Amino acid sequence: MPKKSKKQKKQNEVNFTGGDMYVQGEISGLMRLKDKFFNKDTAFTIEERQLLGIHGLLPPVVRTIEDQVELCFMQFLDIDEDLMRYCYLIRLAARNERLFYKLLATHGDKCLPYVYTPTVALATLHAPYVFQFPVVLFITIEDKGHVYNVLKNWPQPDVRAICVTDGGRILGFGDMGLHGYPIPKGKATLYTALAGVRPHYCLPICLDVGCNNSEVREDPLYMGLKRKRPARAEYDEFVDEFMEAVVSRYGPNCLVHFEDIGNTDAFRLLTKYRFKYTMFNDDIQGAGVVALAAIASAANISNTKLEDHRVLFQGAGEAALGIANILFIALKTEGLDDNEARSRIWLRDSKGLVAYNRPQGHLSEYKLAFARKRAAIEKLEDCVREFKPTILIGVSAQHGSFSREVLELMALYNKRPIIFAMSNPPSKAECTAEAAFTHTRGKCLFASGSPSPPLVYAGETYHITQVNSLYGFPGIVMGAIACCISHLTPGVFIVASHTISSLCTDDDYHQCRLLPPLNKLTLCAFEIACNVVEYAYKNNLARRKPDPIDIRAFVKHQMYDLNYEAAIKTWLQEYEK
Ligand SMILES: O=C([O-])CC(=O)C(=O)O
Ligand SMILES: [Mg+2]
Repeated sequence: MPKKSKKQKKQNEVNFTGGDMYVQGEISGLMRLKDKFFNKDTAFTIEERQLLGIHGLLPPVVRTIEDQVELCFMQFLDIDEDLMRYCYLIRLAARNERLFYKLLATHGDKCLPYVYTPTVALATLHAPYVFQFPVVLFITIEDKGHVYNVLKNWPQPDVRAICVTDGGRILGFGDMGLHGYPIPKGKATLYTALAGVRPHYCLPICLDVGCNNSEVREDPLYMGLKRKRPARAEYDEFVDEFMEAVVSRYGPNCLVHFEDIGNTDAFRLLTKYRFKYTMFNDDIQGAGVVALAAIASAANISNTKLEDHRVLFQGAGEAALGIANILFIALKTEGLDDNEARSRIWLRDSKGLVAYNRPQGHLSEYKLAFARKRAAIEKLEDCVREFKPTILIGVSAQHGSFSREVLELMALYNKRPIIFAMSNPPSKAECTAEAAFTHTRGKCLFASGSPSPPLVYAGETYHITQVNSLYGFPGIVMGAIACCISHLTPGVFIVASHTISSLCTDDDYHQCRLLPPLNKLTLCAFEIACNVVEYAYKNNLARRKPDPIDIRAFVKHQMYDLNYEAAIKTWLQEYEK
């Protein structure tokens, strides 16, 4: 925003505040109608319309934001196709941002699955079709050398949280290249919808470094660079330049959330950056936070301790290792030594049990940490027979890999087998809720990665827990940016995980819910944010000084205001700077 002299500012002011009217500043009426940040649609009062010169451009009706929300909700419900519901919502967000977030705040249970999992998966499959300007910043490998200049083109100057993907491993689909861009958009929307992060602080970014999936890349409608991914050295140089440009443009407190990056790149970047920048990887650390909370609940329901459990992972990628690592820390906190803690964790990847001496040879250092000193076992069924896990976690994107035999074995060895089929979208899930309940004869404590309706089995209704990082990352991001955290240490993720499980009630346990119900997601985000802030100040990780006296008020004060009038107030604060 250009700086104005005091005198100029005075001249430009049309300051008329009477009743609920709030018309101030030099922004023209038409500009307010066209700008998602200021637009109130039919909520502009007649007086405002006259003062702003937009009288006649709207029908004479004046609605409250609550009435507008209900109207939008009716329109939304009238749409039959999932992808069209997604399009409706992103168009509303582009036209009237506050109304969009108010709709999500009012009807989150119905609307969130259409801006996030599972519908966001459809959006990536139809990326050219749903593309809308400007929702995501695209930085390509051809911008190498001037990444900072591209970053500068983003219209909002005060970015505090970036969600970035390179499209390398989009959900369970693998490499989608630039067509993965709806993912960071969806995640950033949840920062605001669930945790109240102000939308102009959020920047979703897609790094386009090419795509190794020829089917995606050669599609005539493909929107990204038609090239393969570069060699590691060039990729790393590009991402290093990106991180440096973020710090130059937005300062060291700007949080970078990595999302759906290819497996080896994700681990390498996390190891390299975690103590250098304010960053985290949601597929690794975020998945760990939420899965650990659900495991803690399952242990509670079955009257056991964490150390009584044996966990077998189907899949040894980002989520598996993220969960295994946080579980390892939690087990050690319960008093187990390294070997005892590791002995409770088995991983199975596409080649079989992760074991030192298996013939397929090389294991990444991240898998090696959990490799077993024993003979290789190939089939999942045989791993279950051998290890007799109490918990089976599916993070492999191998649809149907929790076969009838696997599920029956789990029921044979356990009074309450704990089964998480976490892969997304549902077409990639290891099993359905119905299969899990049927083949364990209703004994299982089950969770999926996407939202599922309640299941009726043998006359009983069961709520299906959604073990998805949406319980964790919005609050972590809010807490981190509220106190300007320097680094996200393992303790931050443990605090977030404990916060989630502490919000489960006896009633939830009674209904076999392993996480709080979805209508408590905003509460969850707020409590996580407060606890992360508290932890950061206690552990000398917070850069914002002085320490707040009242942490809850401190966080609340920084949250997005869903009232229209707040748009003008925020604008004036910026203007006065
Ligand atoms: O987006 C989701 O629902 C969970 C997630 O991060 C993934 O599957 O990569
Ligand atoms: Mg992800």
